[in-house]
Amino acid sequence: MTQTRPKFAWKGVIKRFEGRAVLDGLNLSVAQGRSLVIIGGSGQGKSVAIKTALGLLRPDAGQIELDGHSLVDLSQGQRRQLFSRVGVLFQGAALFDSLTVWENVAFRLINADGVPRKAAKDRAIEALDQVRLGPDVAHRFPSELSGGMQKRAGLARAVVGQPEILFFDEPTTGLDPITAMAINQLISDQVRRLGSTAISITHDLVSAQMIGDEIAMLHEGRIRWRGLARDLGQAEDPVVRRYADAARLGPVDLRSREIV
Ligand SMILES: Nc1ncnc2c1ncn2[C@@H]1O[C@H](COP(=O)(O)OP(=O)(O)OP(=O)(O)O)[C@@H](O)[C@H]1O
Repeated sequence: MTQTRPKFAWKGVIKRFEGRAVLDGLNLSVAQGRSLVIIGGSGQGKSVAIKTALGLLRPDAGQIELDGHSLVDLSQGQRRQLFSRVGVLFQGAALFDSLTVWENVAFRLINADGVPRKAAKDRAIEALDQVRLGPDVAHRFPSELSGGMQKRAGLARAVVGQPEILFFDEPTTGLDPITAMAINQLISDQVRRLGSTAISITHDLVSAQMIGDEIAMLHEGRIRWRGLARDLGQAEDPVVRRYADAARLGPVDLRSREIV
């Protein structure tokens, strides 16, 4: 059987804080064009995993690979070059307050890719249109937008460079369920349109199943379960079951809940 090289992989990644291994030999990969969502309870290491992927934290051991090339030990310049192929939607959208929405979306095009301002503005307005934000929004400042609109603008910024790989950090946190659903749909549409590989972290199982082809559950620093998004409901692993049951809507009998 031929094995294709993953687009992105964590290989035996260990990350310790104060002697405690938050990532304890993380092995996880995603194939080109697939959307992988990492779920897991609070404090299980999802943010640490994504930060190691983005080079914001250095693993104590193990490798992180993009197209088979190690990302650990890259120089700043090499990392910057490689990351021109990557788009990120940060949890709080992370827009610059002092720039207008279009300037935020076009920031990397102008400042890193050398695209002339007028062309970058046209591309930003096109990307905003992709996430259903009209040209009137382009000239506003982030503080003039709702949380959902800021997320859309953040998504436009993530996709404007047509990245090969997209990271989504808790994309629906802080949004009401209807806005969250709209963001999930936009993410799903954009990932499909670009044919990008996507890696997301979330607590939200509805979001995970909407945006993921595959789901991996991180527990105690390792992958506890991995499977197709549609199979999550049938997973037999007790930790996955407990997590999925707790997320289910409806009356909850707290007496039967083990505190984890
Ligand atoms: N810079 C740091 N210094 C010390 N400990 C850290 C640091 N970053 C994360 N940790 C610890 O690592 C553990 C995992 O944190 P992480 O933020 O990755 O969890 P998470 O799964 O994303 O949780 P949540 O869903 O609540 O955001 C936590 O115990 C956290 O306190």
